[in-house]
Amino acid sequence: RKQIYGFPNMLNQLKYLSLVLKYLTENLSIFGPYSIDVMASCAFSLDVDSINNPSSPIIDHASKLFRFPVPVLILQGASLLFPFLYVDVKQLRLNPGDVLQNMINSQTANKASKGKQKKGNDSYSHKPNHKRTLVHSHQSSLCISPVPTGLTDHEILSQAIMFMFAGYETSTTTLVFLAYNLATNPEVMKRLQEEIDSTFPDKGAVRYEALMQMEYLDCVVNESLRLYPPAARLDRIAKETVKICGITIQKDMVVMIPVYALQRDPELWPEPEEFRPDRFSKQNKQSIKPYAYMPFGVGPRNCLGMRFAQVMVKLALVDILQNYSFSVCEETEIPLEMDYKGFVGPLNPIKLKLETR
Ligand code: HEM
Repeated sequence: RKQIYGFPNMLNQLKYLSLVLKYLTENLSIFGPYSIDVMASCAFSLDVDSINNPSSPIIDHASKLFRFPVPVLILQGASLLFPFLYVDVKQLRLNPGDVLQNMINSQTANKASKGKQKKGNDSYSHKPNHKRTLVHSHQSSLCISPVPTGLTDHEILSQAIMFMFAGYETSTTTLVFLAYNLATNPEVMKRLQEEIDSTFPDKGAVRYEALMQMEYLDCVVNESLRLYPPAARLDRIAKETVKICGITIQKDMVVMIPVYALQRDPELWPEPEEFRPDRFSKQNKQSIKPYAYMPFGVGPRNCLGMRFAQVMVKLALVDILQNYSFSVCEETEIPLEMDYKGFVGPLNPIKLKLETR
């Protein structure tokens, strides 16, 4: 994760190039703020409330975390074809600390101005009783040594930034596609709403234990991630030379795993283009072939935030569907035109109708 700052190899650079371009071009207007709020709150203990404060400077600062000088990006991308263009950006100071400093400053300024206006109501500030936040620790350059992790401030900050980076857009696109799949499959949405209503009667508060035991909800989320896995492919570097099915993979060779294609392969998934959550029902999921379904990756380097993401996505979905239903409208694009750069996402913003129940 330290490598984040230094672009240690070309593969990482390419990942960054595509992620950053995608970030800059995408319109994540509804679910984006929710994900920003969750990630900023959990990684940095920042109470951003970007849904109600769309012009918050924190959003601007946070987005800068993922922006790098354009000429550097172009050179890094082009160096794949023209290696002489390769720039060792390890030497460049891409310092997210400055951005975070701004985030803290605007947070503090906001808190002060809000405090003057409205004493006691602290809706846009650090939660007063929180433990020392990661960012504050970084800001004051205190070593977080009481925690016997052996991590430096820099490493801890890198982790927090990585969570923000890895968790924001993936969770957002997951929610976007879930909404689209439900709007285009109203019978699935109806069944899901029945499960929600029976689990949390009278639009009751959503509880973690019950949420995580909702079987149909789990099937719906899994099926949506099958059709639209945010990471279209995974990559690994071979640790040693191996021969698999007659193909020799040399040591150090980069191997790409085409998750998107595998999850829509008709040999693995009958009628793969159809949204059928029952594929993941208790009885059916036993027959899913290993490695046919990998939206969170596999092995020791699979998604670190998988369970966190599942809670975040399920919670948002249940909360919305308790009160609203999604449906298509004239402007809904069916079928969707996909943008295959970077994370899997729609080329154009998805437009749906939201009706109160
Ligand atoms: C639905 C949302 C998400 C999806 C679909 C997703 C998917 C993935 C995938 C495919 C990988 C690569 C795994 C591999 O190579 O085997 C990954 C890595 C990672 N994810 Fe997620 N992710 C999501 C949300 C999150 C969240 C919310 C966080 C943080 C809280 C997070 C943190 C990470 C980290 C730190 C890694 C790198 C793990 C490593 O290299 O050891 N992800 N994620």
